[in-house]
Amino acid sequence: MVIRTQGLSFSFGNQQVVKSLSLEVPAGSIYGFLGPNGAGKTTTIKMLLNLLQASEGSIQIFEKDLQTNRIEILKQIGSLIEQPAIYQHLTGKENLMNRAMLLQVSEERVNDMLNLVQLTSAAGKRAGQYSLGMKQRLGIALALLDDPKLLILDEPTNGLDPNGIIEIRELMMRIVKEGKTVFVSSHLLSEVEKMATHVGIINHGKMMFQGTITDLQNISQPHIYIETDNSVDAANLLKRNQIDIAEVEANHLLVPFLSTQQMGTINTLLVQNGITVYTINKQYKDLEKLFLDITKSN
Ligand SMILES: Nc1ncnc2c1ncn2[C@@H]1O[C@H](COP(=O)(O)OP(=O)(O)OP(=O)(O)O)[C@@H](O)[C@H]1O
Repeated sequence: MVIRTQGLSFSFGNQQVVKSLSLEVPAGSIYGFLGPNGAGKTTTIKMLLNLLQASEGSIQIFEKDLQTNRIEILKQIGSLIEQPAIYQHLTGKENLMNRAMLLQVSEERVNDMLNLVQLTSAAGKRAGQYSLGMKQRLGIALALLDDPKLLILDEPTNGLDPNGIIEIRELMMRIVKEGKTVFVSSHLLSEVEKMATHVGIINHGKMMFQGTITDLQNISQPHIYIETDNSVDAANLLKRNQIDIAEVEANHLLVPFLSTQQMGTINTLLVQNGITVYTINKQYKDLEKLFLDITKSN
């Protein structure tokens, strides 16, 4: 395991915000650390980066105790929490060169990182003029300069537009292909499901679920949401074709999602039988519904 915590707890005054958390983050994973706002994600991340001292419990990173191997461990972690520390009046490349000099990293590495985060063509532009997504990617490039084995990102897609979100997601996948481990927090289930290999879900500081993305999908299947001119006829038609129906309402029906192919088959089937399809899409459960599923399955 790249990260393993046992009984990790933290209190602000008498408010316990992290409760006996046991994280297990395997090497080479994209670990999605999921929880609603205020669940304790940032506090946990700060403990992993030794910015806060745990009230109780232990943290092992790279199979070593964080408290007794602090410097050695932290040297191999790149992180981005809250806003990236960027000089707005310097260009993207100058920001990286500045840090590269401190770390004694070559210009070649700077160029490679610009390439990895797809900022090569904007390298000469002032960082102050970058979009939020570009700033986040520059922040990630800064975190990667020293070639860390583990990258910890706190809500890197917060506030980004859909395009920016996709760029960050694709970037994480490229980073993992380079043999690194990525620990990334989010409050959006749909976001985590698209990129993570492993998931830990917390609520009120407590671990609700931890496992692979497949384990999670087994508990919480997404649905296909279908709006047609006649829900009842549509549902009957699908049932006659051995397709399960999860819910029928006057204006829509829900079918458990199996695959994108199945979605296409359903669409064709409905249209060919004279039913007008207004909407058909994959719908993820929100965190609240997922918590209910998890509680039921426990
Ligand atoms: N410095 C602080 N002093 C007192 N309470 C704090 C402090 N920082 C955070 N908290 C409280 O601790 C709890 C957990 O906060 P934390 O920031 O870890 O949650 P989070 O899951 O990261 O949420 P968000 O996504 O909103 O940042 C919240 O109830 C928050 O109000």
